[in-house]
Amino acid sequence: MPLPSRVKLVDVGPRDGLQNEKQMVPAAVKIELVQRLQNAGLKEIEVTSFVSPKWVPQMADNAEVMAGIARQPGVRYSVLVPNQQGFEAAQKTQPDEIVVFAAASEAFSQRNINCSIAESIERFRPVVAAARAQNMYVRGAISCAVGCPYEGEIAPERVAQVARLMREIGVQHVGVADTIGVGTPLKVQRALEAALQHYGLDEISGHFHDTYGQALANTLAALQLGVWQFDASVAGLGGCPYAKGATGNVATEDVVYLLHGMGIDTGIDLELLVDAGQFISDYLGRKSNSRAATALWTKRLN
Ligand SMILES: CC(C)(COP(=O)([O-])OP(=O)([O-])OC[C@H]1O[C@@H](n2cnc3c(N)ncnc32)[C@H](O)[C@@H]1OP(=O)([O-])[O-])[C@@H](O)C(=O)NCCC(=O)NCCSC(=O)C[C@@](C)(O)CC(=O)[O-]
Repeated sequence: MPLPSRVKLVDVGPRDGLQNEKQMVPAAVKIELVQRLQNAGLKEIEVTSFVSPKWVPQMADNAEVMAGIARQPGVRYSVLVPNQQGFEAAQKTQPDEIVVFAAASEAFSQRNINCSIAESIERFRPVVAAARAQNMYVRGAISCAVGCPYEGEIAPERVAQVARLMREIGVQHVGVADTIGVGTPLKVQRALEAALQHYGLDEISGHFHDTYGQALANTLAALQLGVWQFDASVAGLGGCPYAKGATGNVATEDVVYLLHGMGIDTGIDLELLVDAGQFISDYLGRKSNSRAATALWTKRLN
């Protein structure tokens, strides 16, 4: 399969990237981060989540952040929604897309959203129907698609099963998520192929964490299957609060560097993206997790 000539990246930094931060990041900083990402050419940004503030306090300012962003035409703004209550709050903020999130692991489903996989699908069913009735696009995330912090390795059949259930309730796109970054290229390809049994190549994305340093290799493996949509997080921010030890998503800057180096178009200005990553890293008081951003920043200083 020839590699795709263009790739769409969704920056999940404001949501996945920041949800696990111990220090509360003010809404104004999140809003500025979204602004910088869209200035850099990101066409889709996962802004926040409408989950319980008791479970994820960092996202408690969801409505404030959604109200504060300066929306640009051509940019899509998505939010995570775990249930009807979350959807009702989210819809008031007019996202373009919602993301419902299930897992290929029962244990992770319980820890993350306090219900079984089957129960989560039943919770999502009315949410998906309501969102689609309002012309919102509905993505689904399949967590632990390769490995789970509680159950270990996950068979591709379990990914296929969740993808099938998501398809049945009307979810339009699935993200195959290596939540704890244990995947290696062939395992990731098997997980993607499992989801591809129920979704087309235009309806699937890769969501890779970089805990074991495999995320770029996994991105290339996904490209080789024809997958052309990926989540990534500026400065490699992030981690899931219910996947202890898992580090952030693959850094958007690293993915852009990889893709541009291979002649694949992203529409993103890497230098402006590096600025966005530097902005949030400075705010958090630590170095960027992006190797490419660090190299480019150092080059600028010399
Ligand atoms: C799903 C629940 C809410 C179930 O949590 P629960 O405790 O079972 O919910 P409940 O329905 O029994 O309600 C309990 C309380 O929560 C409130 N509540 C209930 N729902 C909401 C809501 N939507 N927004 C605000 N409040 C809510 C509800 O009002 C009630 O409040 P109380 O009466 O006690 O004051 C909880 O488990 C939760 O919020 N989990 C979210 C965990 C999370 O955000 N994880 C990180 C995102 S997933 C991720 O990062 C993975 C991903 C997507 O990136 C892909 C990957 O890498 O794997």
